[in-house]
Amino acid sequence: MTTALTSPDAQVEVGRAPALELRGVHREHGRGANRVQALRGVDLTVCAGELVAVMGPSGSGKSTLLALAGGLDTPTSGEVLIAGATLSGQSPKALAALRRRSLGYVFQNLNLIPALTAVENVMLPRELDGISARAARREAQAALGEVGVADLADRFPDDMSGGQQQRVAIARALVGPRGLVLADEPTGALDSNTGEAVLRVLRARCDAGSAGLLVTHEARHAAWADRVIFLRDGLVVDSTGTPATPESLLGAPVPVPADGSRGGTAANPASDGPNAARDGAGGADGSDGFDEFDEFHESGESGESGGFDGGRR
Ligand SMILES: Nc1ncnc2c1ncn2[C@@H]1O[C@H](COP(=O)(O)OP(=O)(O)OP(=O)(O)O)[C@@H](O)[C@H]1O
Repeated sequence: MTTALTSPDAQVEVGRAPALELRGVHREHGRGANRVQALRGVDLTVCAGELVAVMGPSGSGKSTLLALAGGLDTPTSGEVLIAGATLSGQSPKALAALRRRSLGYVFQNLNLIPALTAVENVMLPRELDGISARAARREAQAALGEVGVADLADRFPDDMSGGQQQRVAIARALVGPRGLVLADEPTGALDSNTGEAVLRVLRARCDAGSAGLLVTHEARHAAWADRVIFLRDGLVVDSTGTPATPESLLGAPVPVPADGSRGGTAANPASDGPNAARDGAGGADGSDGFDEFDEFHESGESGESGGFDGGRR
């Protein structure tokens, strides 16, 4: 697969410079009895060339983390830096320019523009970057090819299936030299083969020098990442480049912030101890939130997937 996404034109200089930094990030929503501490002091650095997966039970703060990383939301306290530039205090215009220049974002809702064809949707960020329409079209066409929908370039979103629209949205996030790609469940509407193909594209993009942050519920998707961080109740409870096990995580105490707060609400209760996830405090969806770890554990024992770093290349 050789297209604009991995061509020298589209490459970001490979190195280990931090593309994204979160420093002591807290995010509270609501007030009084409705106050929710979605994130409670998260530190995270994602370097150029690195793909980091974020996992955790429903309500643990994954989407909040991604929105803050993309400058779509503002921390209650703490700092977010993209390519070394702090987002706090930037004017909306400067923030928009930084986002446009540096970021590709695959949203859970795809946000394709219905009045534009697939190729026009993908061209848009590059035209906003200021490159010629002809060059933008060439890159967009290549990006669509990379995710397997080159033949749909002239279709409008309403004339495509959900999975096809999702691939167009991914092409739009990856087109051009984005230093940081943020993806929130990017494979949700795709069959498993297409989902894997999309992750391969994301992986290739990171190998070419971009940084990636991928929210996923699926262990086999996280297996494409260099590193996985696991959130629970707004805290990073584990960060690993090797397969985690339920035992290793449940045996580790959940860090408590300096103010001693535990976060959560009645709807999203805070866990009360290392076994709380098994006791049912983990997910609003009724799951214990540790299915992912069971999968890791099984795949590590069977050796079939090769764990986090063995299953992808
Ligand atoms: N705008 C908001 N107003 C109030 N509470 C919010 C808001 N956004 C998120 N929350 C709360 O913050 C917590 C974290 O939510 P978030 O969506 O980040 O979790 P998540 O891990 O992405 O969940 P899911 O896997 O279900 O998408 C939840 O308790 C959620 O209800």
